[in-house]
Amino acid sequence: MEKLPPFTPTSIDDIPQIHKHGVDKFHSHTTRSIDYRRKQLRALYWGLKDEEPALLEACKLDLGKSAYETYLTELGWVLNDIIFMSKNLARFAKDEKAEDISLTNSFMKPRIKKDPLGAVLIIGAYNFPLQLSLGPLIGAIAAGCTAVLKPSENAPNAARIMQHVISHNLDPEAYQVVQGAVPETTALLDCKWDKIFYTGNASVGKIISKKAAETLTPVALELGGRNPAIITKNAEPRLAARRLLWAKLMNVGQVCVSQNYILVDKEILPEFLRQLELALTEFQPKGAEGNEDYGKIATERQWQRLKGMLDSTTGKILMGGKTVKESLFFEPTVVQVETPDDPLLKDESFGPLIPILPVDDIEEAIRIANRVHATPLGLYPFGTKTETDKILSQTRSGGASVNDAFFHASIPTLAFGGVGDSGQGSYRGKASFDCFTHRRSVTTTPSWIESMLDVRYPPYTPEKMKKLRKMTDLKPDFDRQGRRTGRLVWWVLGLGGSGKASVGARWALLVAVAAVVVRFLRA
Ligand SMILES: NC(=O)c1ccc[n+]([C@@H]2O[C@H](COP(=O)([O-])OP(=O)(O)OC[C@H]3O[C@@H](n4cnc5c(N)ncnc54)[C@H](O)[C@@H]3O)[C@@H](O)[C@H]2O)c1
Ligand SMILES: CC1=C(/C=C/C(C)=C/C=C/C(C)=C/C=C/C=C(C)/C=C/C=C(C)/C=C/C=C(\C)C=O)C(C)(C)CCC1
Repeated sequence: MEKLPPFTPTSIDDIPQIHKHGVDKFHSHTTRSIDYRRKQLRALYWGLKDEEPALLEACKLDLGKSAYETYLTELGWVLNDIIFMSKNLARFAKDEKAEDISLTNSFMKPRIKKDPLGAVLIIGAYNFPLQLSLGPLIGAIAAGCTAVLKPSENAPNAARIMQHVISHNLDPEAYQVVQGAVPETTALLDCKWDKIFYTGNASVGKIISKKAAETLTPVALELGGRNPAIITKNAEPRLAARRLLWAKLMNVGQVCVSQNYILVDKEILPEFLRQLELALTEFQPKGAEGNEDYGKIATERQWQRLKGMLDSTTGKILMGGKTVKESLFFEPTVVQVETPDDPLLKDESFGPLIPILPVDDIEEAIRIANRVHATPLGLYPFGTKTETDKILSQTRSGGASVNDAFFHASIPTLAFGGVGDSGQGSYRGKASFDCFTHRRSVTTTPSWIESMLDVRYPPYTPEKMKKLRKMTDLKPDFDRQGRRTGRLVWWVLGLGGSGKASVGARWALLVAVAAVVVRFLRA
């Protein structure tokens, strides 16, 4: 890895020129060709493959991530994403026939063209430095955009290897990397982009949003959340304990979708805590410290923040609690808290803190979850179907996994994003293509239709108005009281059936029976 260049911030003076390159390249129209996009995606695949050992080592250095976890959640994930995108690109990019078009308008062949948005800026976060930077980049390339990637400076080794891969394998005019922190990102935000894709905390999300609003630039914001897990009295305690613990051991809990706190029905609390302890010894038989699979907190600043949270809780530490500043070690720490106002619930820990708040029942859990954060990124209800359905129907969140911790976010082709203040816009799978694509509505008016379109031209006459109404007015299927009307007619025409399949089958049967009867009568 020594042979690869070190992390070097980009000169701020160069940033306007880098931006211009991207814009000019987009206007050369080269990136629009499907063949070009596919070639870039495939080149990225092989570039990443070639640097697999360096990328695994980089994540180990930056986050103490085991090669297993880096492959599972980052490198293998991104490689598969490229293959998926390359295979499906032509299908995603194809014009779509417009839906819900009346017969009259169908002569104008309304369709949806998939246009690239243009030159885009992607700002990555440190916790999954490969996936959160390259995932959106794959979407941008697939959509036909040019892109500048600004990886997180808090995972500098991953950032420099990605820069090496991109600059040596992709079209350097179209895909560029800017390295740096706040000053470099601020200079990037001073340029006019066609979309900004940002992953990170909500405070910076607001800075990005405000800056983008000045030039009406669209943004995708992938932010954080205080995600609740809710365990009802009928949940399976062993399953819940193992699955939720997994979500806090991965990347040392530095996962945007991991649960921030757990609300547990008092009836099941003792057994849940017993299972949590059991799971902890099963997953880490020799403890967390010195465990090769358990990483570290990325930076001293983040470690201090987490330590501050732990020190400020009024709850009782039930498991863990050990921290070592020198190695940025933070033990998985279970804390039983007494109130939803505890700092461990009020703030996003983004680390291996596992606060547990006992609740009386499902209603109290829902009330607290909605109060702590009304629109988190994820929500994890454990219980019977009736219970989990009730929780889902009375809460909101970007995504949810029933009877699991962030399973929804570990499916690479499932659209992923927040809601409300946990984010806007989504990506992954086809959604990554759509995220950087403008769905351009296009019609083509044939010359022969001119005489029929005369109603649109002045002078406007009563005759034209009559014709216009005849051509365009829809008939209401509701009366002044808001009740459905005309149901009897449709019931008769549909032979008592509802839905295309059922009505079709009934008419087919009727015609067949009629044919047999006619034959019989003729014989
Ligand atoms: N929804 C998601 O997909 C997702 C994924 C990862 C992290 N997150 C959230 O992100 C947070 C943790 O990440 P972080 O923000 O600490 O990561 P970070 O420190 O890596 O910062 C993210 C990016 O913002 C840039 N940045 C920082 N300050 C800036 C400023 N003042 N102006 C412009 N850019 C600036 C950084 O350079 C970096 O590229 C958590 O809240 C987590 O939940 C969300
Ligand atoms: C194959 C058979 C079956 C099914 C097997 C199944 C369902 C296996 C599932 C394996 C799992 C759950 C693997 C877990 C993977 C986790 C991943 C990829 C996590 C990713 C995390 C990410 C991307 C985090 C993102 C974080 C973000 C965005 C913010 O910080 C059977 C059993 C059904 C039948 C036999 C065959």
